[in-house]
Amino acid sequence: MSVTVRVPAKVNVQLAVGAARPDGFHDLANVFLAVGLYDEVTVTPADGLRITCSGPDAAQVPLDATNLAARAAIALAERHGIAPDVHIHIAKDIPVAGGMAGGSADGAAALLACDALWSTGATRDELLAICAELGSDVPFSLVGGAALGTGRGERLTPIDVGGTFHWVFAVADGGLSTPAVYGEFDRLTAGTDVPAPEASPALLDALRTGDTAALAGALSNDLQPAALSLRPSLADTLAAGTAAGALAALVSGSGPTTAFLVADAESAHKVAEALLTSGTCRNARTAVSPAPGASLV
Ligand SMILES: C[C@@](CO)(OP(=O)(O)O)[C@H](O)COP(=O)(O)OP(=O)(O)OC[C@H]1O[C@@H](n2ccc(N)nc2=O)[C@H](O)[C@@H]1O
Ligand SMILES: Nc1ncnc2c1ncn2[C@@H]1O[C@H](COP(=O)(O)OP(=O)(O)O)[C@@H](O)[C@H]1O
Repeated sequence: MSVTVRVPAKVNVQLAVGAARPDGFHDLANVFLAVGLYDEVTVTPADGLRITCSGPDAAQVPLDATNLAARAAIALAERHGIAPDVHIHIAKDIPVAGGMAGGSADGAAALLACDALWSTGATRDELLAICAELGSDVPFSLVGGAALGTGRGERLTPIDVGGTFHWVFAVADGGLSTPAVYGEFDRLTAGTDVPAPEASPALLDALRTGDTAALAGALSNDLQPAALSLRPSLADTLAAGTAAGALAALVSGSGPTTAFLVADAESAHKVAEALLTSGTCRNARTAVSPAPGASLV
C-alpha cells in the first residue's frame, strides 16, 4: 500500500521583512500565494527510512536525514511512538533552492502522506504545529491558497482570493541560500531604522477582488535588493520579462527564481518564450494561482 500527496509551490506577493530578532529570525508580513507547480510525494512501507527523488533537478536534492520530507516523517513517527520505516519518493517539479518553497512543500506532503499511511489520527492543528517546527514556510505548504504569514511566517491567516492570476517563473542557474539572503538583507539595512512589517491593504484587496492590474501595482519583496546584490544578473531577467509584456516582475522570496505577473494565459506563453530566448534564465514555466494545499491524490 502506498499514499501519494500532491503539493504546490508558492510565490510571495508581499514579503515585508523586519529587523533581525534575538533568535536570528526576522518578523515578517509574508503574503503567500500557492501556484500550480507541484511536487508529488509517495510513501510506501519499507525496512527503515529511505528517500529517492526523480525529476530534472533531482541531483540537487539531499537524500539523507536533512531532507525536509525525512524530517517530517521522523517528527510524526516520534510523536506517535512509531518507527519511521518508510520509503519516501519525491517526484520533483518545483525548482530547487529557488525561493518557491520546494523543500517545505515536500515536508508538508510527507507529513500528510505518512499521517494517512500510519493512520495516526493527528489533528490538523497537530500537523500544523509539526510543520512550524520543520520550517517557517512549511505550514503554508500544507494549507495552500493564499495566506498572510506573521511571526517568522509560520502563523497563518487565510486570505480569500477572488479570481485566477497568471504567472511566468524564470528559473535561474543554481540556487540562493535563504540564510545568506537574509544575512545580506541585514548587511544592506545595517544602521537604518527597519520598520515593523505590515501587510499592504491594497495588496490584500487586490487578492480578494481578483484584480490582476491592482495586484501588479502592489507586489513587493523586501528581500529583492539582497537577492540582486548576491546575484546581479537577476536584474537582466526582470528586465527581459518586463520588456516582453509582464505587468509586474519580482524576485520570488529569497530567489533566484523571478516571478512575472501577466494578464492571461496567452500573455504567459509570450513572456515565457521571450524569457527563454533572452538567455537570461535556465527555464521559464507558466502557472496559475491560487492552487490548493497539500492533498492526497
Ligand atoms: C524567504 C522565504 C519567504 O517565504 O522563503 P524562500 O523564498 O526561501 O522559499 C522564507 O522566509 C524562508 O522560510 P524557510 O525556508 O522555511 O526558512 P527556515 O527554514 O525557517 O529558516 C532558514 C533560515 O532563514 C532565515 N529566516 C527564515 C525565516 C524568517 N522569518 N527569518 C529568517 O531570518 C534564518 O536565517 C533561518 O535560519
Ligand atoms: N525535499 C527537498 N527538496 C529540495 N530541497 C531540499 C529538500 N529538503 C531539504 N532541502 C534543502 O533545502 C535547500 C532549499 O531548497 P528549497 O526548499 O527548494 O528552496 P527555497 O528555500 O529557496 O524555497 C536545498 O538547497 C536543499 O539543500
